[in-house]
This record gives sequence, C-alpha cells and structure tokens, in this order.
Amino acid sequence: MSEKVPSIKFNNGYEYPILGLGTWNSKPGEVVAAVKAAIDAGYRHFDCAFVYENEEQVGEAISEKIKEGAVKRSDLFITSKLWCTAHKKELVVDALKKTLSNLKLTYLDLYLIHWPMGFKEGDNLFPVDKNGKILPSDSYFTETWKGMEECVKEGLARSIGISNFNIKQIEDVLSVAEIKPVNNQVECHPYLNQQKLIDFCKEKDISITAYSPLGSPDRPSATPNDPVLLEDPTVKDLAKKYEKTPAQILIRYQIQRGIPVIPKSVTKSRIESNFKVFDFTISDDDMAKLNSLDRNCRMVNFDMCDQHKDYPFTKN
Ligand SMILES: NC(=O)C1=CN([C@@H]2O[C@H](COP(=O)(O)OP(=O)(O)OC[C@H]3O[C@@H](n4cnc5c(N)ncnc54)[C@H](OP(=O)(O)O)[C@@H]3O)[C@@H](O)[C@H]2O)C=CC1
Ligand SMILES: CC(=O)C(C)=O
Repeated sequence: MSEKVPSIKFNNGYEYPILGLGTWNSKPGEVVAAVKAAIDAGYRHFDCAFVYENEEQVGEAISEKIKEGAVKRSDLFITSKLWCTAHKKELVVDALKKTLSNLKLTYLDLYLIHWPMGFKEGDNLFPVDKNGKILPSDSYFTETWKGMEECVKEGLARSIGISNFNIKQIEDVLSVAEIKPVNNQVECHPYLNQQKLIDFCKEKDISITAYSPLGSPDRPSATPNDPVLLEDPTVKDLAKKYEKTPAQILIRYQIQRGIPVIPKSVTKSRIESNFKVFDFTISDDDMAKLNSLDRNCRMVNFDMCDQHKDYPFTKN
C-alpha cells in the first residue's frame, strides 16, 4: 500500500494533495484505465475540466473504484473547471451541476474558472469569427465569481478558485470576493517558473497549482521547433545524478517549491513512476540550476483568444 501524499492547506482550511493526475488530452477510451491505475498507484487527486470532454469516463473510473471498495469519496480530491461559454452569473451553477452529473459526484472539492475570458454563450465550446478568433461574451469574470460563490453556498463545491488569471485579474476578483479564491492553476515548469505570480499569490494567501509541469509534449499546438523540456540537458543531467527520470525531476522540483502539481499520463508505467517522487531530495544548488532555466516560455498560449479583452498573457 502506497503512502498518503502530503497536502497543503487552503485559506479555507481544506487540505489539497500536492500531487494529482491531469486529464487533458486523455482520450475517453484511455482515461478510465488511467484513472483506475492512478488510484491503484496511490493518487487521490484528479484534475478535470468540462472542456476536456472526458468527465463522464473519469467519473466512471472513480465510481467503479469506490464500488469495489478501493477508495471512499472522502479519500479523493476532485477538481473541475467552468468553461468559458458559461461565464454569465446565471449559468454557473447549472454548468457545475452538469459537471457533477458527468463525474457522478454530489460535490466537487475544487471548482475553478478555467480562463478569465468569457466566450459567446451556447453549445459551441469554441465560437469563432471568420478569422478563427474567439467571439467574446459581454460578461466579465467578477460577475462569474459571484456565480462561483453560489456554488459553495449551495454545497456543490467545497472550494472555488481561478485558472490562468494574471495579477491584475486576481486583484479584480479579490475586490468583489465574499469567498476568496483558494487557488490559481497556471502553467508552471522550469522554462516558466512563475516566481513573481507565486509570490503575489502567497501574499494574498492563494495557492498555485502547476499545470503542464512536464512541458505538455502532447499539446495540439506543439511545433517541431518548440523546446522540449523533458529533453533539456540540465534536466537530463539531474535525472542521471539522482537516478530518476526527467519527469520525476520536474515533478519533484514543484513539490520542493511547495507547489501542487498535476502531471498527465495515460501510460500505466508513467503514472506509477511519476508518483515515486517522495523518496529523494533535490539539493539547493540543483534547485537553483532548475530555476535558472526560466525563459518565459509558455506552451499553452490559447492563441485564438489573444484579441479578447480579458486575455491574460502579455504577448512576446
Ligand atoms: N487550467 C488549464 O488551463 C490547464 C490545465 N492543465 C491540466 O494540467 C495537466 C497536465 O498538463 P499537460 O498539459 O497535460 O502536460 P504535462 O506537462 O503533464 O505532460 C503530459 C505529457 O507528458 C507525457 N508524459 C507523462 N509522464 C511522462 C514520463 N514519465 N515520461 C515521459 N513523458 C511523460 C504524457 O504522455 P502519455 O499520456 O502518453 O503517457 C503526455 O504526453 C493537464 O492534463 C490538465 O489536467 C493543462 C493545461 C492547461
Ligand atoms: C488544456 C486546457 O485546460 C486548456 C487549453 O484550456
């Protein structure tokens, strides 16, 4: 039996396991086995989203594992995210109810606003104009936040947070928040170490989750000229030195920074090895080497939104 994963504590007192399994790009036909293998390996934290279009299969795996007695619902920490087409306040609770029905759960541990940009409402998840650019909603995310607070008040989500929000946008949320966000989920790895955003969030008692911690090699927007984090010479040298894989170095890097991390895999052996990161320590000098790789290199740009008034990233 594997050991319990360490947790951090949110500003509302709930515990958040520091390592979880990502599920973006996990095909419906693969994700059931992946989630089951992860539970068997000891994972208790799963990162989902309505837009990944695989919540039903994640839910199927979780229900089967609960039914067979491997875990209880209370052992698990399940996150999902509100998609951009449901940013109007009156749409938020119903969007969460749909996600809960997909996942076959009665509550989420954490519900996040997936992106600060609202999209034109409707069934099309990516409504675009003739140039392929996103059609905006006339909502603003402070209104969406009020809908998120309703989710907590109705007992449908224990904690609420944000994802892909920049500092100014976080300040805007805080200016209206009756319930504070507990977490901002952002891209984070040695090529984009996010130290400034992490420091700001720490000051506000908001935790960070590191997405794409391995550099998201299977992202649909990858091009052959992009840098490949898992093949970085420093990362590979450290893997050799510590007798670990490059992925284990990248996951351990976040854990030692106190940053929860959610690597994705649908491969049983990788799901298992990515979890074996609690039996070694990267030295301070080697952590500094990893920090020095920072180069403002973002893998998940969501370019189709770069004209949106609430696009969070500065363009290089
Ligand atoms: N809030 C947001 O906007 C976003 C959230 N996320 C969340 O973060 C999660 C993780 O990020 P993601 O972008 O998926 O990318 P990751 O950085 O986790 O990389 C996933 C890729 O790495 C491969 N991989 C996994 N383990 C290993 C290993 N040990 N050795 C070599 N390759 C490995 C996987 O392959 P394989 O599966 O074939 O094993 C997959 O191709 C997402 O799945 C999602 O849950 C991600 C992006 C945006
Ligand atoms: C992967 C993901 O969460 C995106 C692109 O929103």
